[in-house]
Amino acid sequence: QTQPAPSPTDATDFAETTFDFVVVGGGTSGLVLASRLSENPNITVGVLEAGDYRPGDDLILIPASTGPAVLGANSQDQSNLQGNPNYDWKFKSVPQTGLNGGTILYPRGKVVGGSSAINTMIWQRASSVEYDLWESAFQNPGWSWSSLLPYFAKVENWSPPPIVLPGQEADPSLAAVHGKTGYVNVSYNNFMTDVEVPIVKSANALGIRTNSNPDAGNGTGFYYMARNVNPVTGFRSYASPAYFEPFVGRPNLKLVSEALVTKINFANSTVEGKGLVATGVDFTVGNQTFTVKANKEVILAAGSLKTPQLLELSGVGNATLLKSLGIEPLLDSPQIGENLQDHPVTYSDFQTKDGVVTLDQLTFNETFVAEAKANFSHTPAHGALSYTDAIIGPNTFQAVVNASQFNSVLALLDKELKGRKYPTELQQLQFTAARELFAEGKIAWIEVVNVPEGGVVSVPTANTSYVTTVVIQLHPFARGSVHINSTDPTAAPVINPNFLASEFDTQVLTHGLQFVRKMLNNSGIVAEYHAPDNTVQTDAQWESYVRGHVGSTAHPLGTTAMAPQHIGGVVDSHLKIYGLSNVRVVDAGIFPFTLSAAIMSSVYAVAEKAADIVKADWKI
Ligand SMILES: Cc1cc2nc3c(=O)[nH]c(=O)nc-3n(C[C@H](O)[C@H](O)[C@H](O)COP(=O)(O)OP(=O)(O)OC[C@H]3O[C@@H](n4cnc5c(N)ncnc54)[C@H](O)[C@@H]3O)c2cc1C
Repeated sequence: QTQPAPSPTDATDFAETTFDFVVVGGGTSGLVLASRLSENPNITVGVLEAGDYRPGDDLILIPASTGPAVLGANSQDQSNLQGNPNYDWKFKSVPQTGLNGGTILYPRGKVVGGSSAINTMIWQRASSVEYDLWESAFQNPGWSWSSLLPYFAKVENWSPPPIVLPGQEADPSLAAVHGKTGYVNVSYNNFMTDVEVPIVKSANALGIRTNSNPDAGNGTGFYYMARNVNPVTGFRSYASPAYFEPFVGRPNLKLVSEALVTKINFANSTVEGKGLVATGVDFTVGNQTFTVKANKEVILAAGSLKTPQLLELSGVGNATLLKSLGIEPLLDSPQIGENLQDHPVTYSDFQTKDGVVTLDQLTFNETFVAEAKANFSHTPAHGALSYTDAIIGPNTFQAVVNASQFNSVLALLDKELKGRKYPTELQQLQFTAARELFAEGKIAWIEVVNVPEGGVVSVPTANTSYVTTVVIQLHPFARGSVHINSTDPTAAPVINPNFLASEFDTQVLTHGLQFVRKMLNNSGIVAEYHAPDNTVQTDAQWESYVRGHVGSTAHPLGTTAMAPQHIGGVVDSHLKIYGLSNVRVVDAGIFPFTLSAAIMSSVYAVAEKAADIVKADWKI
């Protein structure tokens, strides 16, 4: 591991500058805004990031170091990235009623690059109809699939897949929807273990197609997963090397790392009707407190769990909550921190037959390790150390259950919806749209991800190989919240995703896991069911297993949703917070509705579009 470089900018110098734009959070979305706005040399941009600046850090860069925190392991093992307090905020949910009181781990990147520095590198788009809902159902002019597509491409420097999966055709339309000149390297694994091909063949035999182009608007089926990895070096390509490191020399762009923003400062505008104007922010570095001024705007990119916290600490949020904590409400905006949506995940693992080679070999086979190291230092890098999850199967629910199972789960959903009271019209519109998408099988609802190693769900036996299979519920009907319960800016926010509060969500995950056993059983690679073991057979046993084995895929969003204010939105279609004239949110919090995909590439695309909106609004 290389030594971290010092902070790029000294905090005292930073605080003495008045910037045009102050960006809170140097993560995935924040660095996109910072680099794009500072393209204009006459515009000054200051970024404040709570985490460390770690260019050239092997733990971030080498894909195999990522580790399993997202799947529920609460690792203190500092040889892994996820769960490591030097890189991860390590939040936890409150106890979840649907999980028998269990809590969920919430890893979040705390480093320059944010969550893009610690995530699992799945580079995925949802189906076009979902982005179209942002414009049609949720009434945000200019936000549709076709308006976002150029921004998905703008982010990418894409290379085509070097291997072909069973059922995959060389599809020229795949290249047509990807970008070649963007800052994030997007590539595909050039190495497979022994499990991927048998699993895809088994899925195909069960009637699930291989999708040769999941990125053009229909993301269903099994497919060869893109990932944000440089195909030459084998290193993670994330927001810092993509959107910050190439531009550190710009005199109009400054970033302070290890700087926690504690408050947005406001003044009342002298212009009638303009309301509150943000003048800048307070931040701390170590024990020292600083104030920095913003001429034009404060741009919030602290992530969907931290942006609501900062707003509430600054007096913007639900006035009743703020008063109860002794914070003077400057703006009553009760939907801030509400509408939290996330993808719950459950998981099982299987011991493989003798001779099936998986990444477990990295833990017990010295020859395999030596070969993996040699392959990784090769140009182009390849092999086990550059591996990220290579195949993924986002499927409609209809594809994984029979007709009678489908009808009974749909009936359960209708019963739940009948008794449901909606806190906002936005939520009612979401649920109406989701019910239709589910019933008509228009989008993926259950995603299967195969991880070719054990040790995630259960304790592995020495010198043994496993496949861990993860099942993700892509459009849960649970809605949660994130709020403060303390005025201390260093305290963690109170996170409640309400996982499995809905019986429908529970049934979807349970059927998904049952399908996975069938699929693995048919693959010819499994020696024995490990977790759950063979004693889990009845529906009741499966449901009980699921309630004890749920985590978060770490895709929280929606907590500052983009929608008209009268239906429950927090920001408008220019991403400005209603009631504040110059504060925008650009992080995953603005997504009004969850997506049937991992969300990072959408976060980047939204941030690229946001940068163009800001530039157009200021004519810069
Ligand atoms: C463990 C994990 C695995 C994931 N796997 C995938 C995946 O495989 N594929 C995928 O598509 N998505 C994945 N995601 C989700 C994806 O990475 C995030 O949704 C996305 O990166 C969020 O971007 P953001 O800009 O909203 O927030 P972030 O990238 O998290 O940026 C927020 C930044 O703000 C900083 N910050 C917060 N509060 C303050 C403050 N008060 N002052 C200063 N700085 C502050 C944080 O330290 C952080 O750097 C994963 C996420 C995690 C955590």
